[in-house]
Amino acid sequence: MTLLSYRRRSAFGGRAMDLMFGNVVPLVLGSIGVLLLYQWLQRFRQRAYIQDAVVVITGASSGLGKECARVFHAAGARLILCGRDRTRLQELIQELKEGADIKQKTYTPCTVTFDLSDTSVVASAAEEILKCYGHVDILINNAGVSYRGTILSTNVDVHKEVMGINYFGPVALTQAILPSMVQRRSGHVAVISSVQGKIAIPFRSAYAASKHATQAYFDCLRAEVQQYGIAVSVFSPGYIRTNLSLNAVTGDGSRYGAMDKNTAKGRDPLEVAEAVLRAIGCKKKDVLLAGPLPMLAIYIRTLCPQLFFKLMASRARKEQRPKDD
Ligand SMILES: NC(=O)C1=CN([C@@H]2O[C@H](COP(=O)(O)OP(=O)(O)OC[C@H]3O[C@@H](n4cnc5c(N)ncnc54)[C@H](OP(=O)(O)O)[C@@H]3O)[C@@H](O)[C@H]2O)C=CC1
Ligand SMILES: CCCCCCCCCCCCCCCC(=O)OCC(=O)COP(=O)(O)O
Repeated sequence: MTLLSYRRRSAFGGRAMDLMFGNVVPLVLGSIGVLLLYQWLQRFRQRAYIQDAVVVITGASSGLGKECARVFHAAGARLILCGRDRTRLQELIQELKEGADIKQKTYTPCTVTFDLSDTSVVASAAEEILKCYGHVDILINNAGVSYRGTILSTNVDVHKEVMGINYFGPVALTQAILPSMVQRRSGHVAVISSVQGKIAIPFRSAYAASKHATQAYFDCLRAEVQQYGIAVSVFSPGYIRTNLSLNAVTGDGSRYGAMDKNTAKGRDPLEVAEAVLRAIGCKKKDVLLAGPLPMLAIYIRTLCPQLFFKLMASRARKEQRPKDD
C-alpha cells in the first residue's frame, strides 16, 4: 500500500466517522426519544380515558367480567357492575374495596341486577344504570353463555335461549344506552365476542351463530355511530380459563356442567382483562386475543374456505366418534 492510498483511506474513514457521529447517531437517538415520548403520551391518554370514566360491565359476577371489574376499578373507573346475582356482585365490591391501592383514586362500584335474556326488563335496567352517574362513558357487553351439542339433537328453544343472552340482550342494552351517548356526542361500546364470531366450529352452532351475529351487529353500529363521536370495540378471545364450559347449555337445555380441557388450559382471565383495558384505552376497533392456531383457522376460513370446511368436517367426525361408540 502506498503512502498516498493509505492517506486517502484514513481520510475516508475519518469522514465516515464524522458522518456517523455527526448525523446518524443523533438521528437514531432522536428517533428513539420521539418513539418513547409517543409511547408515554399514548399511555397517559389511555390512563386519562379510563380515570373517572363511568364504565358498565355485564356479567361482572365471574370469569372475564370479574377480572375486567378488577382492572377497570384499579384504573380509577366509576363502575356499574351487572349480573343476575346481587350477593356475588356485593362480594366482588367488598374484594375490590379491600384490595384498593391507596395511591390511586378509586370509586365504590354500583350494582344493577337483571337477566339479559329477558329483553322486557333491559330498558328499565338501563334507566337504573343511567341514574347511577347520569351517563355512561363505556359499556362493556361481556355476559354470555356457551353451548355444546349436535344440531340434530338440539331443541330450537336452546338456540333462542343462547341468542337471547349473547345477542338480543347486548343489543337491547346497547340500544337503551345509545341515545344518551349520541346526545352527549361521546361514548364507547365494547362487546366480548369470541374467535367463534369469526369461524364456526362443530358442536357449537348456537354459540357460534350468536357470536357471528354479535360481530355483524357491532360492526354495523361502529359505522353508524362514528359520526357522533362514539367508539365501538369488538373483542374476539380464544379460550379463557373461566366457568364458561361449566355454565354452557346443552341441546336439551340442561347445564353441561364440565370443565373442558381447552377452557382449563385457556388464558388467564386477568391477562385478557388487562388486554381489554389497554385496547379500550386506545379505542381499538377489532381485537383478536387468540393464539396462532385460531388465527391460522381464521385466515384459512377467509382465504381457502374449502380446506377449512374439510378440516371442520373431519373434526366433527373425530369428536363424535367416542359419543357414538
Ligand atoms: N371463557 C372462554 O373461553 C371465552 C369466553 N368468551 C366470552 O367471554 C364472556 C364472559 O364469559 P366467561 O367469563 O368466560 O364465562 P362465565 O360463565 O364465567 O361468566 C359469564 C357471565 O355472564 C353472566 N350471564 C350469563 N347469563 C346471563 C344472563 N341471562 N343475564 C345476565 N348475565 C348473565 C354470568 O352472570 P351470573 O352470575 O348471573 O350467572 C357471568 O357473570 C362471554 O361473552 C363469553 O362468550 C369469549 C371467548 C372465550
Ligand atoms: C393444514 C393446516 C392445518 C391448520 C389447522 C387449522 C385449524 C385449527 C382449528 C382451530 C379451531 C380453533 C377454535 C378456537 C375456538 C375458541 O377459541 O373459542 C373461544 C370460545 O369462545 C370458547 O368457547 P367454548 O364454549 O367453545 O369453550
